[in-house]
Amino acid sequence: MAAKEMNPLVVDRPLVVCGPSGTGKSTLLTALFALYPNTFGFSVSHTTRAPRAGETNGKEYHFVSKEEFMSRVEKGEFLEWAQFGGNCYGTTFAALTALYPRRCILDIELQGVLQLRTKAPLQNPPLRPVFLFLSPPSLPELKRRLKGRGTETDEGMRKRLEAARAEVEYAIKEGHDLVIVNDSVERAGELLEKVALGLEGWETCGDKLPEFDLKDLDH
Ligand SMILES: Nc1ncnc2c1ncn2[C@@H]1O[C@H](COP(=O)(O)OP(=O)(O)OP(=O)(O)O)[C@@H](O)[C@H]1O
Repeated sequence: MAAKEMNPLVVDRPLVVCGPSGTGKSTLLTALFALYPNTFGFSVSHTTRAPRAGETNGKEYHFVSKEEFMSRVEKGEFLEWAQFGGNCYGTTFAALTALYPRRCILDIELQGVLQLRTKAPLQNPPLRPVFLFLSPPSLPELKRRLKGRGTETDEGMRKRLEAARAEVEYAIKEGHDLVIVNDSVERAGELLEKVALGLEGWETCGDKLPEFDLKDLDH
């Protein structure tokens, strides 16, 4: 496939890719980044956890103390942050701006999406993210993919399916700017390419959200 040009009107609009674990976000984004190596970027997050062997400050993460992290939180620097396993993780607005002229792609969970929705319009100038829901074709298929990946313990599966329920409920009730159903990697990948580059018609090229029966997520 020939590489296409990014629409300059969307470069400063972060593309927020959300959707349940196992939908195929990493699969599709890895393929997109391979096709367009210098066009997109993931922002570097801040964390209070200690660097692991081989990690470099400013590359995988900005490693900061708990004091510094909380002082940045108080100054309103984070577009989203959360605590996992005793450590804090978050994305600053500055980390997004630093990517320019690459378009920022954010792969974040529902809590982050909610924070970003509230905070983005209050920035000066206002930030205008595009919220994209990457949807599984069905919930039984989502379960199959998670199981098939073979990375989860029983407890991990339970947690992911619980989080998936919240993601899907939000998509049904509140909705996102766009939906892409990851049925085939090729078809979904082409749609993602169109949205990510902001090609003509990107705003209306999305799929309809499939009908879901949330009982299918019971473990
Ligand atoms: N269109 C597809 N058809 C069939 N299988 C797929 C498709 N897309 C992805 N998969 C498979 O589904 C599994 C989950 O995909 P992936 O790891 O990309 O999900 P993810 O949304 O990034 O999950 P997480 O949020 O947990 O990182 C993988 O084993 C992947 O190979």
